[in-house]
Amino acid sequence: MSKHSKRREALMYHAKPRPGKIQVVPTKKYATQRDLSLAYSPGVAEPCLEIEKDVNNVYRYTNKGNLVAVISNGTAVLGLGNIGPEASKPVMEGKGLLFKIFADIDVFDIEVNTENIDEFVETVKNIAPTFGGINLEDIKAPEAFEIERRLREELDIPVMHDDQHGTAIISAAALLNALEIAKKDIKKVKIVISGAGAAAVSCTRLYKAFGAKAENIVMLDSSGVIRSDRKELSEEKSEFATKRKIDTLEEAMMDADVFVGLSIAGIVTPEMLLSMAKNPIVFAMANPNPEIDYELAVKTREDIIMATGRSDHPNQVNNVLGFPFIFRGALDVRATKINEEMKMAAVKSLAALAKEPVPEQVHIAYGETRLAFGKEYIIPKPFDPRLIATVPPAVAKAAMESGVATSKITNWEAYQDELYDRMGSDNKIIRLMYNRARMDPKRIVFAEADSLDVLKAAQIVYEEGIGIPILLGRRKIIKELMAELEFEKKGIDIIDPKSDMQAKKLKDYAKKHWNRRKRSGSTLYDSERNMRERNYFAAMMVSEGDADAMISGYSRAYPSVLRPVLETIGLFDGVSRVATTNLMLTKRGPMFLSDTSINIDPNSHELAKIAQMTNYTMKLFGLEPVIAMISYSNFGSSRDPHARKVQEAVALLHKSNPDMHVDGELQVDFALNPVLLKEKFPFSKLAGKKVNALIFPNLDSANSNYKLLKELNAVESIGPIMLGMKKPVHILQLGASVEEMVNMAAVAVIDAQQKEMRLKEQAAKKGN
Ligand SMILES: NC(=O)C1=CN([C@@H]2O[C@H](COP(=O)(O)OP(=O)(O)OC[C@H]3O[C@@H](n4cnc5c(N)ncnc54)[C@H](OP(=O)(O)O)[C@@H]3O)[C@@H](O)[C@H]2O)C=CC1
Ligand SMILES: CC(=O)C(=O)O
Ligand SMILES: [Mg+2]
Repeated sequence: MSKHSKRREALMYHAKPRPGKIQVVPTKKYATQRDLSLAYSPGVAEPCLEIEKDVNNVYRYTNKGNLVAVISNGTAVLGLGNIGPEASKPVMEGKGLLFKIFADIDVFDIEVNTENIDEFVETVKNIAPTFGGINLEDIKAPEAFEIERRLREELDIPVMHDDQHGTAIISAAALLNALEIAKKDIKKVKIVISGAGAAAVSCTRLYKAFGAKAENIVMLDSSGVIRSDRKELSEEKSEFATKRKIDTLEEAMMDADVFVGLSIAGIVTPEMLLSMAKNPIVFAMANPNPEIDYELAVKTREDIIMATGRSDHPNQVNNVLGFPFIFRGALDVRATKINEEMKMAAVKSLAALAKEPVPEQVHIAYGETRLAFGKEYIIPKPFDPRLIATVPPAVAKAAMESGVATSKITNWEAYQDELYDRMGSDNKIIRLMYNRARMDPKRIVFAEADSLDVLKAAQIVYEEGIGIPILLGRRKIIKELMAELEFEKKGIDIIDPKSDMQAKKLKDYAKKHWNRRKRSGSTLYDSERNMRERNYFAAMMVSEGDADAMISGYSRAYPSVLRPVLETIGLFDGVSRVATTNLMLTKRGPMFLSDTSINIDPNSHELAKIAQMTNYTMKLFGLEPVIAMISYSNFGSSRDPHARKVQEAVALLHKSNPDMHVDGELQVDFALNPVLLKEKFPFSKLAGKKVNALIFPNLDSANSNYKLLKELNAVESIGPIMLGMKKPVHILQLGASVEEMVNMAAVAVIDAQQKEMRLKEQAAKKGN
């Protein structure tokens, strides 16, 4: 993507559909007069009076305990400098978004229009009763030091200047691990710190706490090396002044083991890197652009251990790994401070986590195959789902042991479960899907590419690297729409089955199609006529290997697409019927519903098969399937044939797939309530488990339920995902949205990857 379109995309992202990145959402019912009389006057007076009696009740009756203020005056916004309070707001909203998605902490971002220390401190103190914690952000040094010190002293809630301590914690964890890999001793290494501001000073203090020696450190600010003979040094800069007679970064870098950049972009040259000691460690952390570009640095020195603050390279050393989890731990024990013990605990838990085997989910999320502790993986990735269950408990424990916690956690296992439960998983699933698709993008034929929305979806698929679209439809219209969308055609094929250009292909496909169908009453003429229809042609492309997957159905009724596809491509070996599943992205996590589109009244064998195929597909998403076979009856409570059918399907599954987590027949409420299920049916294979798939007894119930969820709860749905086809073909619901089509394309690519892998495995087995 060009710089221009990246800029445009970033601006559009912030502007549409509603400006900004966060909003306030009520957490209580508000539908009726009765609700409102509780939410507001007169009911609201009751908690007010309880809090008046005992101020600690504010944690019981309000959101204070989960609300953090992200506060800035815009004087040191990323590495962009003093750009003012309004211009800092996108960053503060961004921090709010990160707090929410990584640690389920709510944030009000507050931009304060003053550079005066007293005014700033007074403002924060005056609004502090609202919040459970204060995250100071992007306030320049030296003011940031005094502001934080005073607020820490004067408030009884945790206050942390993120650029100081968040950065210090993350970079210390990364440094300890990088030193271990480079086999260097923190007590001996020569360290250059570029920058002497809020982040640099705090980071260097923490490195010293871990053993770095003052005499081995050289710090630089915008005037050069901070020497002890320099005049008018601030208190903080004096703390790191060197006695060495050097003035420039070039001189400082000679034979240095470690470079830490917390200053501005582009000040480190390849020559400087070349002058460093063996196995140099370089953390170029200025944002958005580092002190030296990642690619240039690794090209310059093979033995380098390189990190930046950015997410688009290995080793992102950025405080995003810290602040959500540190505040989570602090809030959960109602800590009055974030002290040294809590910071040390966070460093150690982060450093240790990087040495653990990396879960498959993280590989998928980052499009990696084998992340392992080493030069390119010195610190966990921000989307690592283990962070939430690792760092907050370490921080909370340290707060309790160091005496700053005002409430206690006793059951750590239950606390970990609670932390995992806090994390919604809808975005995660989509991210996992896109990344898995990107690992090996496949050619997808979009059979209705002359519709604007389909083409928009194809464009996103192409630009996101999810797949390589093949655009099928009327060439002239496709070209006009592409121009309108600024969809640049680079290596993308446009196929118009009715054009002269495709005449030879059409004849060839028709012949092959007829050869397969000639004993089913079809004539060559029928096949030729069929091939002029887009769904036949597209399906033949997939069947003949001219495309890897197909997406259609946007503008036609489901059966009219299903027929050509079944006729042309056929079923997977051992499958007698196709079925579909819908992935619903619900608040309680991903939920698969089957069969939502095809089998009207499946018998017990067919139901069992649908469950098996759903089980298989769920694994493609990196999920552990836990499947409930749904009925109006629970475990034999009805002898009616409808319930009996489901009971028989369960019996078949228990016999054929004893390892599958599947049981029933069950009513939906029991299936979705693990506590109730365990209490009433402790013998069930699902007791205590979180069900993530429901197999319905017939199409009436499955189809109605998925549509009901989608329409009434505005739950996002991916699907219907086809189960049981020989090749990846996915049929959209009539009028599907662009987003739904992109998601289906990602599913189609993953499906193609898996089918290819299966074929390779089968071929290898035959070869042996
Ligand atoms: N990756 C991460 O997680 C984080 C990265 N950062 C990045 O660190 C940088 C500094 O942030 P922060 O400490 O909050 O800001 P401050 O404004 O507090 O500090 C900036 C420092 O950079 C120094 N500086 C400016 N130009 C140069 C130069 N040419 N050579 C050496 N030093 C220079 C300034 O010198 P002087 O004192 O003379 O003005 C000052 O000491 C930003 O780029 C920010 O994005 C910050 C926090 C987290
Ligand atoms: C990451 C961050 O907080 C900064 O660059 O300021
Ligand atoms: Mg910052």
